[in-house]
Parts: sequence; structure tokens; C-alpha cells
Amino acid sequence: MRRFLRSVAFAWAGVRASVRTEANMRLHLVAVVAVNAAGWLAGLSRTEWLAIVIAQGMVLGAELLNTAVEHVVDLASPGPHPLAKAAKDAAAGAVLVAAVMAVIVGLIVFGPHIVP
Ligand SMILES: Nc1ncnc2c1ncn2[C@@H]1O[C@H](COP(=O)(O)OP(=O)(O)OP(=O)(O)O)[C@@H](O)[C@H]1O
Repeated sequence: MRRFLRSVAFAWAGVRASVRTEANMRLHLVAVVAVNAAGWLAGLSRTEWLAIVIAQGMVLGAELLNTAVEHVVDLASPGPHPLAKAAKDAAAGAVLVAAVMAVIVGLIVFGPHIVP
């Protein structure tokens, strides 16, 4: 149990570090707060919340993995290298795909609440 709590503490430190150093992570968190407030005001159903929460988790998770990839790439290749670029661009692409899908989920969920 102690080992598990230590792992959670390390993981939480990783989340805090990403929020501290990554402007995009802070942007995503602002979006999460705004969307959740809008969802509360719109009185979303349980199923609609499910879609929203999963979409947000995908974006935040992708952003954390992107941060991890950036750190590892900078460690392995401090100078310019085509593979470093490919790795960073692919990781950034994962965030982009998750964010675009989250916007589509938002449109599907909030659309009928805005235009009944
Ligand atoms: N070591 C590297 N070698 C080659 N290209 C790189 C390297 N590091 C970053 N790049 C590329 O340069 C472009 C801009 O990267 P930049 O350093 O501005 O952002 P990042 O490191 O990807 O992320 P962040 O701005 O969050 O640190 C991207 O296409 C990225 O893939």
C-alpha cells in the first residue's frame, strides 16, 4: 500500500510539473473547467457526461504523454536530429487528434442543448 501511495505521489508530481511547464496543458485545463461548467449549466445526462469525461481524459492524457516524449527526446537528442523531430511531431499529432475529436464530441453533446 505504501509503495502504491508513493507511485501515486510521483505520478501527481508529473501532472503538476506538466501544468507548471507546459502552456498547452494549462490551456487544456481552462477548456476542461469551461466545458464542465457549461455541462453543469446545460444539465447534461449521465451518458453525455460519460462522453465529455472520456474526451477530456484523452486530451489531458495525450498532453502528458507528449510532455514525456519531449523530455525523453531532449535527453536523447539535445541537438537537431530528424528522428527527434519525427518523434516530437508524432507526439504533438496525438494531442491534436485527441483535441479535434474532443471538439467533435463537444459539438455532438452540446449541439442539441444549444439548438434544440
Ligand atoms: N532535437 C530536435 N531535432 C529536430 N527537430 C526538433 C528537435 N526538437 C524540436 N524539434 C522540432 O522543432 C519544431 C518546434 O519545436 P519546439 O522546440 O518549438 O517545440 P517542442 O519542443 O516540440 O515543444 P515545446 O514548445 O512544448 O517545448 C517541431 O517541429 C519539433 O519537432
